Amino acid sequence: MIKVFVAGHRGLVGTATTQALASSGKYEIVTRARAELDLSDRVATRDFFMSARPDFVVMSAARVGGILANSNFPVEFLHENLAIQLSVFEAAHASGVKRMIFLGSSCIYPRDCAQPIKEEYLLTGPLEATNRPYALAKIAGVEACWAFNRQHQTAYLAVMPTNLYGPGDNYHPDHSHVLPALIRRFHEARMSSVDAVTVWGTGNPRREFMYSADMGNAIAFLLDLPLKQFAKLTAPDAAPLLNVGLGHDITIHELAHLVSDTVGFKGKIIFDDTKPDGTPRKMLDVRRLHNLGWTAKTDLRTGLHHAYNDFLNRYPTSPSQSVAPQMTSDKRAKQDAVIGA
Ligand SMILES: NC(=O)C1=CN([C@@H]2O[C@H](COP(=O)(O)OP(=O)(O)OC[C@H]3O[C@@H](n4cnc5c(N)ncnc54)[C@H](OP(=O)(O)O)[C@@H]3O)[C@@H](O)[C@H]2O)C=CC1
Ligand SMILES: C[C@H]1O[C@H](OP(=O)(O)OP(=O)(O)OC[C@H]2O[C@@H](n3cnc4c(=O)[nH]c(N)nc43)[C@H](O)[C@@H]2O)[C@@H](O)[C@@H](O)C1=O
Repeated sequence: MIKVFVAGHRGLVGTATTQALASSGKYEIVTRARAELDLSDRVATRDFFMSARPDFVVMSAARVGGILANSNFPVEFLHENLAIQLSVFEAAHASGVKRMIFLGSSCIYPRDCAQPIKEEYLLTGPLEATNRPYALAKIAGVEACWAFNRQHQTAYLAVMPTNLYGPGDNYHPDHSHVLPALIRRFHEARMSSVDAVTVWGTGNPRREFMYSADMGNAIAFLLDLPLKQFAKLTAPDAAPLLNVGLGHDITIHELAHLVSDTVGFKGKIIFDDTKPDGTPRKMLDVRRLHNLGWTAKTDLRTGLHHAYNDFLNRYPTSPSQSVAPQMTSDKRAKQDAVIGA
């Protein structure tokens, strides 16, 4: 059995990745919750790696949030992500990890990038201001993969996922990403018979939304590639960068209507253009991934139904009960406390 450490296994991506890896039957999966191992602690992280000796690592532990969380907590988004990355890369190298998949984000690309965004567009223009600290930490992660591959002949691959959603998402009203935020807002409006829902920004930005199980399957597919193919992706001559997405996007306006339909909300949708739009568009060019033989399977309408069912299963639906942090997992409650929710 191959021993794989999934860092951040309780998160959106970590949960889906653990499920995908477990279903293949090839892996012994090692996990540590943040409460057991704070990956920003370099000594503790090194000790863990030296004793657990994983063959592979999926690096899906990070400080993550939507546009407002990124804007309000730039220090945490920069520092925590840099600190976790420093510890994990050093420890992975010291303990002889054979393959690592580091999760970046499509927001690493320039704000006004040509579309669809090819991997080689990295660092060709200024970043979007609302998430620049997070994007810079992620760019440092890409550079770390490349530097270790060049200097120490490691096989560290940086994948750049598009916007993700799915079971176990963060439904915080202010700090989550748009899709779970809208599921919650439209649901609460329907349950309390409110006749209008406000959506942030102009509704014009375009986003590409991928279901988390597809992301987990993409990671499992990549880890499972034959040695030669994985080595080619992490060869020192080019940045070891791979986009993971669908290659098509929709406007926030269209998303709002889709969520409203899914939830069964019948009222009006209002766009609040005093709130930031963020990047106008960030649709990934996924030809490199398709050429490797992997394509996402879940269309948005289907994924949205699964996500909404997950939301209903996790959270009380009575209008008298608010969908608030006390109903979230320990992790979310802790996260909410940290970010001042
Ligand atoms: N969600 C999205 O739309 C996108 C996500 N990504 C990237 O994918 C990766 C995973 O994101 P996602 O699953 O959504 O994030 P989540 O917030 O759902 O999960 C993050 C996980 O990281 C763990 N974690 C955070 N800080 C630490 C720490 N100091 N020590 C140990 N563990 C820690 C948390 O552990 P615990 O639960 O134990 O507290 C949590 O399980 C991230 O790198 C993110 O940047 C990229 C593009 C889009
Ligand atoms: C994955 C990605 O996620 C973030 O970037 P983002 O794509 O801008 O993410 P978002 O999901 O927060 O917003 C998308 C769009 O949707 C609009 N919007 C409307 N109404 C709500 C709303 O209620 N909540 C939120 N969050 N957004 C809303 C919002 O104004 C924006 O135009 C970064 O963390 C980035 O670093 C990153 O990696």
